[in-house]
Amino acid sequence: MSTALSMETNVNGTAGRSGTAPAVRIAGATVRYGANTVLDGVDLAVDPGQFVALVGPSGAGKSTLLRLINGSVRAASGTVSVLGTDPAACGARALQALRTRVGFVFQQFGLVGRLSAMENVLMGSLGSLRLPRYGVASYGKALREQAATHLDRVGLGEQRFQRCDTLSGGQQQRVAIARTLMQNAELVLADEPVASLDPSSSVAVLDMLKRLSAEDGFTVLCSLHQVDLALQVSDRVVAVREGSFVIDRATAETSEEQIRAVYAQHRGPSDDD
Ligand SMILES: Nc1ncnc2c1ncn2[C@@H]1O[C@H](COP(=O)(O)OP(=O)(O)OP(=O)(O)O)[C@@H](O)[C@H]1O
Repeated sequence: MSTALSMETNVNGTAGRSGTAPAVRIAGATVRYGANTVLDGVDLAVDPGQFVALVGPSGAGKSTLLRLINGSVRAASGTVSVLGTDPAACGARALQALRTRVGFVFQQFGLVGRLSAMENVLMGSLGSLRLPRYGVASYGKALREQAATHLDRVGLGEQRFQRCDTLSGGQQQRVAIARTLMQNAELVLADEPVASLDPSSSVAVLDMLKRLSAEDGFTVLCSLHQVDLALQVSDRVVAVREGSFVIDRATAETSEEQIRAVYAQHRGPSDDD
């Protein structure tokens, strides 16, 4: 488990697992969907252990950036390195191997609703297992104990055998986070993870992700529309507007007004009507 990995302190004072090489390094990356340029020559270097909030209006390119890092879309130009690997240069097997090191947390949780919290968390270990598993009992005792520990860490020890589709939204998102712990992810990409949650659950989930990232040293890139929460949990804010990074700064040096201005300057589709 991750605590067994060596922890180092990087230049930003955050604890990282894999030394000082950036967890993510993007240089001059342009992504297009047909004729539409969605990311326009962006640069980003994220230190291991950093918690980066991605903010910006709808359609700015935040999800596309996460998909670029995940290897789901390719850059038309520029370079991308994720945990030292270029996803676009990977064959299917190498991409799969990279994805076992990268956890994804979605707005809609991405859990199997009819399965228990425990089994969903155990599925985080599938990338490192050779054979498929069916049911909690098909995982070894050590894995089951790890999964139980991770559920305890996200405060769901008592709900471990409850079907996920009977859990609240906040609880389901905590199961999804526990699954990334089980995966031992070095990098967690969270795409609007609290967009479906009420305000107090949103704070609880993000605080938990922040605490676990600090404890275990994994890096987080998290897109958010809640400016106050972005400022509360992140080490660094990257504001995206029309495919460019218009703010990229330490959170401590960023004000709510500066971020809100990014949203205010946005021209939505209706502006042309
Ligand atoms: N698969 C696709 N094919 C074509 N265009 C796409 C595709 N995915 C996204 N786009 C377009 O790329 C642009 C950026 O979308 P993206 O989802 O990255 O924005 P976002 O900042 O994450 O928005 P939101 O905050 O609403 O999730 C939008 O104009 C969108 O319509």
